[in-house]
Amino acid sequence: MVQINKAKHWLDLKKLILILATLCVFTSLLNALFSSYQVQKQVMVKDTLEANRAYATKLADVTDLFLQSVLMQLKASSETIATQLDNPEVVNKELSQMLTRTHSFDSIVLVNAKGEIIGAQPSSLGVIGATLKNEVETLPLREKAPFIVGPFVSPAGNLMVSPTHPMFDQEGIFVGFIAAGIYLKGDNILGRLLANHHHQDKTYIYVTGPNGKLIYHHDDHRIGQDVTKNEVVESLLSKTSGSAQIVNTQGVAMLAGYASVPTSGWGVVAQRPLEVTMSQLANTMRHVLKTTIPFTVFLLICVLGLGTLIAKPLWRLAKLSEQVEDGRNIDFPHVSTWYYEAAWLYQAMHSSVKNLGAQIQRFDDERKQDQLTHLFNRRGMEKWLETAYEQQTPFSIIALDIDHFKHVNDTYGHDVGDVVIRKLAELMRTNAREQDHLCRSGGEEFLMFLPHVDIDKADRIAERLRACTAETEFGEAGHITISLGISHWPLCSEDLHHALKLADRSLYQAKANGRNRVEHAVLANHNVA
Ligand SMILES: Nc1nc2c(ncn2[C@@H]2O[C@H](COP(=O)(O)OP(=O)(O)OP(=O)(O)O)[C@@H](O)[C@H]2O)c(=O)[nH]1
Repeated sequence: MVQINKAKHWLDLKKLILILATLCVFTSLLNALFSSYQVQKQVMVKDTLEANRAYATKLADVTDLFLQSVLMQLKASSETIATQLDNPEVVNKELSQMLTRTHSFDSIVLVNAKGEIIGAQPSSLGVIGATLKNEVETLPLREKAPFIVGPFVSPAGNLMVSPTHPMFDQEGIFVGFIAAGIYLKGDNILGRLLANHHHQDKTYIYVTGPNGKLIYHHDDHRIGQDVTKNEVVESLLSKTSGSAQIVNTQGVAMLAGYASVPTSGWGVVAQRPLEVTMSQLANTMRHVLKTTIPFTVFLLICVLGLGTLIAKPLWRLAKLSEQVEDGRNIDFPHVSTWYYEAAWLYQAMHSSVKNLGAQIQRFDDERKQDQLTHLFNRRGMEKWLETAYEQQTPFSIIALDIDHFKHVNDTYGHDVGDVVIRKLAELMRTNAREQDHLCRSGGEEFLMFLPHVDIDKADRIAERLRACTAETEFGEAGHITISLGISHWPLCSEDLHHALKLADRSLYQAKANGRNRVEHAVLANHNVA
């Protein structure tokens, strides 16, 4: 029989179901969370990029309109004062009115065709009489067209950008230009304009000039800084708009939307740290997890319940087969099998165990049986005596032995002797009742146990058997005789073995008294029925 090592098989079906169910449920949960995380991440990144692109476009439009309006104002003023440049009073009045009327810029200067500043407001600038020298400042003299200069540091020492408009006299000759100054540091018109469009969620904006330098940034210290290495600024320099996930010059991952300002060639960037979007996503995922947990627990309970339901019949069958393996007595109980495979297993086990039981019974019977006569052997006799003793069943004992059987064997041979033994067994059967227990206790010695038969009746039965034997023809051996000894348990002796011995002694007595006769032991106890 195959031995199963329990130590090696520490997993049983119940544990297996528990592990599998937990694995399945948690893998599904993780899978769902992971997929949901990926989808949410894509959606949030895409939405943020789109929102920032729209925001940057809106600010670029606002800035463009603002610059166009400044240029229009400059144009109007330039037409007024182009013919009166030699009249400082008119010039100063016009410049002063422009500055106070519009609030669209921080300073205004008038430059003649030689590059000399001939008028300036506020007068505190102290730049009248100065001549523009550097490349950037002198651009309008060469371009002779509406133009936005900068960023650059003005002769008064201010970092600024400057919308400019050329002036022509009545003959159309270029006579100079008028320039508005928009300061970039400290509180300035550009900052106020852009800050008005407040945006939430840690999104911030910055504006770059046509040369890739910062002209607006919420961190004042960074204004003027070169950010051309930024991927988005590179795109803006080529005047494109759009959105991108980038790493900025500070090494921070950003979701940026960008748009260019056509009038000035500036670029507006609205961006938000990727980390902020991700932390929102983490909050969303925590919420998803919270709402998923009760369902997951419910699912786990359902799967475990169903798993246990499936495992139960198999588990009980396994326990039953363990008992069969142990050789324990099995009263094969009913196992409720609610599905096809378990029902078949139960059926197969049930019939195997039944067959096994019948086989064991057969072997057991054979072990208790004498093969020549099919009477009980000594083992069978002992079993019967045990039961009778346990149940306190009184019985008579007849011990019998073939007379001079050696002679039969010696004369006719052993096989004829066997025939005689078998024939005598048959006679014993025909002279006994069904409940009597007949044994072949040795070679040609026999015992008959007659439950609830008193010694007198046993005497008569023994006598009948003796006479019947003496009259019977035993084939080749002819006629034989038997001697019989009788005792009773517990009437002759309460000791079972002693009662047996008394039957034996009576048999020897019969032999001694001439054979072919019946002798019985003396009753010792008359009170037992
Ligand atoms: N044929 C056959 N003979 C057996 C068997 N068992 C025992 N015997 C023989 O039975 C004979 C018994 O002989 P003994 O014990 O001397 O007794 P007996 O010749 O019957 O003489 P008494 O019992 O004194 O009348 C022996 O010859 C055994 O060989 C058996 O199974 N078959």
